[in-house]
Formats: sequence, C-alpha cells, structure tokens
Amino acid sequence: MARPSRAMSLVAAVAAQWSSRVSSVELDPRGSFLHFALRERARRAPREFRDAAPGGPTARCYAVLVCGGDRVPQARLHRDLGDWLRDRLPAGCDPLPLSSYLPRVRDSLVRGYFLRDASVSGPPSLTEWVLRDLHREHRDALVMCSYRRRRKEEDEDGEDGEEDEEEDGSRWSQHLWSSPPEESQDKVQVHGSSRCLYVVPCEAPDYHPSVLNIANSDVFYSLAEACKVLEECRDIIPESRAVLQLVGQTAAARQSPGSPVVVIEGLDATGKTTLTQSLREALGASLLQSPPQCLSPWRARFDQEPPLIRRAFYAVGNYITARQMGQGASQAPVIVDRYWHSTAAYAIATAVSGPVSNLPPEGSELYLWPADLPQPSLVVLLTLDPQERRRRLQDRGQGQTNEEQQLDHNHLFRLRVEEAYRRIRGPVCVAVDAAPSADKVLQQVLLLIRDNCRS
Ligand SMILES: Nc1ncnc2c1ncn2[C@@H]1O[C@H](COP(=O)(O)OP(=O)(O)OP(=O)(O)O)[C@@H](O)[C@H]1O
Ligand SMILES: Nc1ccn([C@H]2C[C@H](O)[C@@H](COP(=O)(O)O)O2)c(=O)n1
Repeated sequence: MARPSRAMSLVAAVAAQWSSRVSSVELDPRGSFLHFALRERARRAPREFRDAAPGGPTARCYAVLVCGGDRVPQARLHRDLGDWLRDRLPAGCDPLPLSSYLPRVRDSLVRGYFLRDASVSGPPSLTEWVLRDLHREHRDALVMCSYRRRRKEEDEDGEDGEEDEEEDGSRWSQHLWSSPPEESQDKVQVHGSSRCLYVVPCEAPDYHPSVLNIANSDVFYSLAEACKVLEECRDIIPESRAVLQLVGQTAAARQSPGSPVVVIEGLDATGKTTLTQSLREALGASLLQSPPQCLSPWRARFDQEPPLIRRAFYAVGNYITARQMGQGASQAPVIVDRYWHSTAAYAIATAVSGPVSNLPPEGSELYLWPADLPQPSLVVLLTLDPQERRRRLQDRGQGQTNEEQQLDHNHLFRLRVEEAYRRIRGPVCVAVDAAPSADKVLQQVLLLIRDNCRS
C-alpha cells in the first residue's frame, strides 16, 4: 500500500476529539447503520452495538481510520486498505465501512473500517496480529483502536445508574492504540493522558455522514478546486500533467453562446447516443460529449482512482467541454452527451449509501451549479423504467463500466442517481420518458428545444 507522506497532525486531532465525535458503521449496503459515541463515564453500549459485536469474553472489535497525511495519498490509502484487510483478515472478520465525524461539522469526516473479531484464540488474535503489522507500517496515517466488553467487576456504577444485569457486562470500552502497538493494553497512553472511553448511544445523524465531506472531495464547485486535486496528483499520477496541460491550452469559455446548447442526460442505455445523433442530423448541430474526446486516452486511468481524483478528472472534463460548447455555438446548435448533471449526480449517489432519504436534502447547496461553469440552454433528462433499461443493455451486449454494473445490480444506487439528477439546480432541466420509439422521443425533444431555447 502507498504511504501518505505528511505529519501526524490530523491523527492527533482525531484522537483528541473522541468524546465529541460520532462513529457510524455501515452494517450493510442497504443503509443500516450502527451509530455510537464515546464518553468517559461508564454507560451501557447501544443495543445495536451489542447486537453487532461478537459474543464471548475474548471478543474484540477494532476501528482503523485513515486520517494522517495529504488528501491524495490518504484517499488512495483508504481505497487500498479495504482490499488489504479483506485479503489478510481471517474468515468472518469482514471490514465494515466506518465514518468518524463531528456532527454537523463540514469536512470533519474521516473514514476507515470497523472489524468484529469473534476469534476464540487470544487476545492477541490473528486479527490483532494483522492489525499490528498494519499499524507499524502506517503509524503516521492511521488511527487504530480496539473495543472490548467490560467485566462486571471493572467498573463502578455509571451514568446508567444500574448494575449490568448480564454476566459479561453490556458496557464496551474503546482503547486507542499507542505507539508502538505492542504496548496497547487496557489503559493506554493517549497523547499524554491515560484514557479509556465507553461506547455510548447517540442520535443518528440527519443525513448520511459522507454528506459532510462531499464539497470539494466528491463534487467540485469550481475549476480551480478540481485542478488543485490534479496538481496534487502530478507526482503519483503523471497522466494528470497531460490533463492539466489540456485545460491550460483550451480557450476560456463564453458564457452566452449564440445558438442553443442542449445537454442530454440519463443513466446508461436510456438512449442518449441514439438521441444525440438524431438531434445532430435534425438540427444540423455539432455534437460534443463530456468527458471530451481529447481526454479519452486517460479516462480508464482515472476511473481506477478513488473518488477524490476520479471526480476531479470528470469535473475538469466538463470545463473543457464547456469551452468547446462556446466555440461550437457561435456557428450552430450544440448537442452535448452528458455534462455537469452526470458528474454531480453519480458522485453524490456514490458518496452516500442506502435509500434516497440518505441523500443531501432537496435544496442543499451541494446541488448548486458551479458559478464558473457555463450553463446550457436546456438539459433533457431521459428516464426509463428499470426493466426496459436492462433489456436495452442486454440487447446492446457491450461491456459496462464498474459504475454501470453497479447501477444494474444495485437498485438503491440507481434510485439515488435519478433523484440526485432531479435535485440539481441551474439550467432548465426537463425529464422525458425514453420508453417510446426513438423517433417519438426525438420529436418530443425537438418540441422542447423549440419551446425552451432561443437562437
Ligand atoms: N427509444 C428507443 N427505443 C428502443 N430502443 C432504443 C431507443 N433508444 C435507444 N435504444 C436502444 O437502446 C440501446 C441503448 O441506447 P444508447 O446507446 O443510445 O444509450 P446511451 O444512453 O447512450 O447509453 P450509454 O450511456 O451507456 O452510452 C441501444 O441498443 C439502442 O439502439
Ligand atoms: N460528465 C460526466 C460524464 C460521465 N461521468 C461518469 C459517471 C459514470 O461513472 C460514468 C458514465 O459515463 P458513460 O459510461 O455513460 O460514458 O462516467 C461523469 O462523472 N461526468
């Protein structure tokens, strides 16, 4: 795994803020979460924590959080960490996505994994050995903690004011791993103070925890913010230099092009390519796409990267397309296959999991159009019922990107993308049912263009 380079400051800050932070463990991709907080006074762990934790006196849970170093290596470490843990941990100890954050504080989220270790051996169990190796290698980038069930005799009565009625106790404590990890004991040195914290119930957050960090990590609201990420990638992803060079070479976009610019949006296989080609012929228009053709050589490379980098690439692509739009529309109408709606909707829908109610609320600033990105005259959003879309995908029989495959298999993801599309504000956006014949869809969109666009 690649190592983030810079200092421990965030690691120390996260460790110092434990009693203000909330931890959210994603128990399954359908959006079931376990939320808990940490307090110095003894109290029962939330019922969901006790239900999720393994049984037995030696049972442990662990948290591994990525929070040291610069954001690009940090994002890549987080991506690699999941695979690394799945490869090495014993069967039954699956890493569950974990978020730690200060409630309602933007950009306070750090991510990692929560592990439930039901090993009968130890401690230290095989899981703990694996984690010790990891901690040794990434001490300046990872915060690691263990959680263990308290024995009845260890604690005095706590805030709950009752003795535990269960033999093994229903209180759980968190222990931050100090350096070196071999010194980790029941009460460890936590940046100078000896501290054991209790796992306690807390309120569920208003929205999915990832919403706190979407701005400028998943969705970029200016060209400068997206370029900043690619600048930070220069040394580790040399292709980002070529992309930055292309942005630099393209002439600045014109905010008010002469002829209409119409963007066609929709999930894959809703008929965007079919419609954009027919519109080109019908209107004598020029046809563009986002990401633009000139970025094609690097798209697959950036698709392998974690969201921070991948989304910055697509964001930059929109600005290059915008400049081409401005040039093209001085001569004829312009039709564009995907643009900002795709970039923002897929990014937001991937950042959060679970049902549509986990999305940032309608009206959130996260759905705002970037002030420096030219708006088209009209956006047409093609919608299609899932069965017909699947039929078209199968008929077409081409390879799909990972995200497309996910759309196909993950009903909730598809609903989130569609809803995020609808919530985005900016240019006029009209949803069109793409189920009728290709010609009927074309006629309907031509009418919309006539009614909504002035040349
Ligand atoms: N109105 C329509 N009725 C029936 N079939 C259609 C219609 N429009 C497109 N198709 C067919 O559906 C399939 C997907 O269409 P198309 O490639 O245009 O979708 P797309 O949205 O561009 O997909 P992607 O985003 O994955 O490139 C193709 O086989 C196409 O011939
Ligand atoms: N302007 C764009 C265009 C595409 N994307 C992303 C969103 C999906 O992951 C994928 C879909 O593109 P397709 O396979 O249909 O070419 O690309 C984006 O973020 N922004």
